[in-house]
Amino acid sequence: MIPANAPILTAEQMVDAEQAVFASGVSQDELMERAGEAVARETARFAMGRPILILAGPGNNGGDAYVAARLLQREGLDVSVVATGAPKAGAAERMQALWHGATTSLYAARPRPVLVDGLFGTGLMRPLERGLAAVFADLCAQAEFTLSIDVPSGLDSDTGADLGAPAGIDVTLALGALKPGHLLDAGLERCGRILLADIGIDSDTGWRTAGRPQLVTPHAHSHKYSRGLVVVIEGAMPGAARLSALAAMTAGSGYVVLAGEKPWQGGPDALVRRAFGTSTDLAEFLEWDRIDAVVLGPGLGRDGNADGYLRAAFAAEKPLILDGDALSLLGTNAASWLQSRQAPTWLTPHSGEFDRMFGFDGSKIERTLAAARATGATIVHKGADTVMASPKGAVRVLAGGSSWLSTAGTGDVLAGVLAAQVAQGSKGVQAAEAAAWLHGRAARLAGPAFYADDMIKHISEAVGECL
Ligand SMILES: NC(=O)C1=CN([C@@H]2O[C@H](COP(=O)(O)OP(=O)(O)OC[C@H]3O[C@@H](n4cnc5c(N)ncnc54)[C@H](OP(=O)(O)O)[C@@H]3O)[C@@H](O)[C@H]2O)[C@@H](O)CC1
Ligand SMILES: Nc1ncnc2c1ncn2[C@@H]1O[C@H](COP(=O)(O)OP(=O)(O)O)[C@@H](O)[C@H]1O
Ligand SMILES: [K+]
Repeated sequence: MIPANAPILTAEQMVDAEQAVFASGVSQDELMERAGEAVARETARFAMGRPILILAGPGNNGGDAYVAARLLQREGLDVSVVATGAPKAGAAERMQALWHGATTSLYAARPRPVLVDGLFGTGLMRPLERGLAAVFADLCAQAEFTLSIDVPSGLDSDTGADLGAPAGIDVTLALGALKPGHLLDAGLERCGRILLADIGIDSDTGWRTAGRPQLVTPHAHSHKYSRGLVVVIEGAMPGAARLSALAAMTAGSGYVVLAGEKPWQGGPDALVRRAFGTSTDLAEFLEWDRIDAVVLGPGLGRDGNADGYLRAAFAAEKPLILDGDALSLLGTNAASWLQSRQAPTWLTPHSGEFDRMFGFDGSKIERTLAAARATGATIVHKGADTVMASPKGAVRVLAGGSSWLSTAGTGDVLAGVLAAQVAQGSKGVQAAEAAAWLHGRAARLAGPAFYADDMIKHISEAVGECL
């Protein structure tokens, strides 16, 4: 479980936030005391009287651990500390000096039912040393409950890369803000349930986890054209475009058109079909001023007329959602194609498509932001850790969703839900966040082992939860 609407800060941003707190008159010891209090509170809640083993590393994560040890012992709990080295000068050293209970070395440590991991937090710079990782993993495996302070030790807090973190951590108590590593890559499987402790730092950087959108019921004088008109362009594999079109309908669009050379005639009669002969015909149709959003790419194919359709969609200067094969056609030229566009664009690549289009380094958040800046588009970088970024630097992350989404066609559904949000007037990363949330919720409502068509009927139920 991951908190919704929670701020996300990198290690560097945490240091800046910490400096701002110090500048406001709060001491280093006071901030560490607040962090340790939060750790003690949550640990006591889960320990329910069981003996506790606290691992204290050499940095400030270890300092938090010493504070928690002192406070838990004061509450009458049976606490033992494992010190993995001398704490660094400053608050961590002072907190160690205030701990007067049992302390052992790592290799002499005996497992206890409750384990608190205060080895390393945002300061982890390299993989855990092999012996340390083995003992930590063993203590964790033998504990009945493990809580990690701030970040599981052995997880890169900026990227989620696995630097030796054990499996089996039950709760991670994030201090002040979530870290990218909680949400990305290996972090998704290492943190257990994530809780967020408020320690009084200002954490507003414009990066946060996705939350439930606030949607609106059509107003009294709404009509089909005022509720968003979506055009989905059909290509070589028409099923994909159908999924997008049906998803746009159940996500609240007033009017959805499936446009193709021979548009599919089955399915709901409310879906409007529009036949066109050539890409010039398509370009003319897309000039229609009632169109609010165009989806191109699901099942488009890359041969034949696909390139002409892409050019027609660009020429129309309507809000455009590009997915699947349209992204492959853009390839490494996405930035030059997109920079001249006036109307807004959303690109929805999965990681394979993203890597083929862009060559950026860094965490998934940094790479997605770089792609948004390079193209001027809002990027929805899909996956179990879906990262959405705008050119202006806003970031939303939707992680920990239903892994049953890993089935063909669910991306086409997302493109349709996104088009419905865009057509109804939602902008940039806000539209992406709403679409990703509705999509994730519909998947949950569809339960296990669904296929993409199944989740479409649950989208309107998800919409209903946002009114
Ligand atoms: N900022 C805030 O707002 C607040 C921060 N707080 C807390 O501080 C934490 C960050 O503390 P931190 O910066 O001291 O880093 P931390 O993770 O304890 O470890 C660094 C130490 O480990 C060492 N080291 C690194 N990698 C290693 C390895 N693989 N194997 C072995 N050693 C390794 C490294 O030394 P080095 O060997 O690199 O010289 C250094 O001594 C943060 O997560 C939160 O818990 C709260 O108290 C309050 C608010
Ligand atoms: N393991 C997973 N956990 C959560 N969501 C996932 C997982 N795998 C895929 N998804 C989501 O499912 C959708 C898959 O999209 P995509 O890869 O484009 O598939 P397709 O092209 O078949 O439609 C995306 O929204 C993605 O975020
Ligand atoms: K930790």
